Amino acid sequence: MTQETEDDIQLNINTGGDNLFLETKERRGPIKGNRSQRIKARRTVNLKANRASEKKHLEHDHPAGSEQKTKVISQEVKFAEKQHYRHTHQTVGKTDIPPSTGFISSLFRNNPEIPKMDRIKVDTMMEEVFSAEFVQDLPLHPFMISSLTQQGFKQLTTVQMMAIPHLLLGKDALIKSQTGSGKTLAFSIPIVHRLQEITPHIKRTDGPLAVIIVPTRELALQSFETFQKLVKPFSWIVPGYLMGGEKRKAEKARIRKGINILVCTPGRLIDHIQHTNSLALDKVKYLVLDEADRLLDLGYEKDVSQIIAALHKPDPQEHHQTVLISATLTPGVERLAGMSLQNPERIYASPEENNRNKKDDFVTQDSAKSDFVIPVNLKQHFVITPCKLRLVTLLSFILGEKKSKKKPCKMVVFFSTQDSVQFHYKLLKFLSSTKNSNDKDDINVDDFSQLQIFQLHGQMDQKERTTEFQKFSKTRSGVLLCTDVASRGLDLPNVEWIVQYTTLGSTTDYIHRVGRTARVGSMGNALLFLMPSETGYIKVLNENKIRQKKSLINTIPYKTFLFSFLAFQSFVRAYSTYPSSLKSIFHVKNLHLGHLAKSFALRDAPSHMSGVQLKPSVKRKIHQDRPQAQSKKKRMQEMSEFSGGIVTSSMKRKGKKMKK
Ligand SMILES: Nc1ncnc2c1ncn2[C@@H]1O[C@H](COP(=O)(O)OP(=O)(O)OP(=O)(O)O)[C@@H](O)[C@H]1O
Repeated sequence: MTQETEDDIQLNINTGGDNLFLETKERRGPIKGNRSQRIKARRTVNLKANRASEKKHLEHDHPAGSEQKTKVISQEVKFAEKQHYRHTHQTVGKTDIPPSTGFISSLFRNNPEIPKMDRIKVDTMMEEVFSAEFVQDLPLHPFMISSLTQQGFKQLTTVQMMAIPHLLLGKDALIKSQTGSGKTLAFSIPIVHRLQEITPHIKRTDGPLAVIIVPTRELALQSFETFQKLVKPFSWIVPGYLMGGEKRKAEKARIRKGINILVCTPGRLIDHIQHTNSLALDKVKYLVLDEADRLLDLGYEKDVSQIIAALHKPDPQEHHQTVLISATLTPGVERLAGMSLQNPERIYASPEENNRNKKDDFVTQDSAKSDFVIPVNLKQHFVITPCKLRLVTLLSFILGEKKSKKKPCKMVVFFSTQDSVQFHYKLLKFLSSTKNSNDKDDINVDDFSQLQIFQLHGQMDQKERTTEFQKFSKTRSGVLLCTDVASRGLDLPNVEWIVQYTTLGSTTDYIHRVGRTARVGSMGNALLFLMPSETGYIKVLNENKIRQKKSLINTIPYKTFLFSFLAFQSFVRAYSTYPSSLKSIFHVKNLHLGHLAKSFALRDAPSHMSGVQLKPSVKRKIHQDRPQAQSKKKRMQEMSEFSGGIVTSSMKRKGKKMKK
């Protein structure tokens, strides 16, 4: 990102008069009358010009039209040409341009205005990530403490400090805390500790004693890995996973051998409950519903209810401990809590929420609205891009981040569909594998080389998904393009930027997506792409206590933009100076000014290039940014591109004359 501002947004370069130029009468053109008459006249002119152009195309396609018809059309074409000539002549000013036969595409003429946005004052809710307590203060087995310390977990996060003591007592709990606050360890440490306490030691053949339900396959793998690390000092405890996409037969064999801590996705567990005889759930002591909000969003409510029913024991003495975890509380999560928890302890890591919700004890749609907690170290931005500039803006953002960072940078870009991910993946992969230039100063596809690109979406088979996920987790630098499969619960280390190329709309989704960065107290950034028609979404986020900064992504740096304006202007002038013998080939009338503008990274053709003055501030800026005037001697040395750099006596004489 090149710049950040609260007041301005500029994408590509808008050469509109409002930004750069002083208003002049000349600009208005010769159409006379009051304002409404002038507007009407202009509309008629445009309409006729467009009709004429369309008819001309028709005529081209159907040359067998009547003579009469051809005459009418040719008159209209002439009229359109005349108008176009007038327009071009006025706009390019001093350049003598004959009538154009071109048609100016609305793609380049129409740039939607960025509407003014109503912003609401936002008091964001804060949650301290780390508590003042340490792992060694917990009443855990010494081997577990030393294992945790060795893995780098010394200080407890707030949610761990609050939840672990309750869970060690065997109470049901509803745990809510911000994304990336260490909720997985908050429920897995007590489970492993209590399982290792059982004497005599539990055996594989005891089957599942703990069941962890997670919404996605990647999350199942991630939680399984966490348990694997935790049970290292207690080799007799066996964790395992069951998830969609894996071979059922192999899973059945693993179940038969024995799994004590079973991490699974709901659909696959239901499948095994119904079809695998060796799966006995009667000894289950712990049930965890992780990412409860996501389980519901993905439509697993029925599956989860079936699992709860399958685990239900009629004797209340035998009730297993149930823990429900979520980063957001919704009425749906409350419903699930009501269904599965008995006298739960409500553990909310944010003090403000702790006070409020403990009094209310039930989350309604309205109270859920204000429950969103954003990590303190997350910087949120949004950018408004006209639809046609979305791709170029995305690419220049990725490139800008890659170039501006000396250190490696990891980024996740969210798309709304699998097809979108695949298209952008193929495109970036192509750019990153293409090498065609040795010129270090050029901005070209070389800048994409060495950019590692990854993708993650539901159309990939499980093996590919796992490999890609693990590769991105381990890499130090790269861009992951994905759908929402990666939005919840995934712990992707050191991600610096989360880009939402399309938003899903719900604030919960927004929170989970941006929560893939700024984890456990680290720094992170999020960028939301919006089109001008979507700016109302900012207000929706503001109402949910989410505040972002407007951002500026220039597809080229600001300094270059001033030069691009001048370059456009002189290009048109130069183009009009071809000798008359070549005019049939090189003629200004053949230039599509809108397209030409794009080739200089301008949003529009600077339509008021002559006869107007640049605003003094812009003039000053251009002057400052131009290369410093060279000494005449040096200029003369460099005047000819064939110069050998030797100053001849004639040059010296010329220099002296010039001085005089
Ligand atoms: N006490 C701790 N000290 C340092 N790092 C920790 C601590 N506890 C957990 N972590 C690390 O923090 C990261 C995030 O943890 P985790 O995935 O459990 O967060 P979460 O709250 O479940 O996030 P989400 O809501 O996105 O699922 C993990 O890499 C984990 O290893």
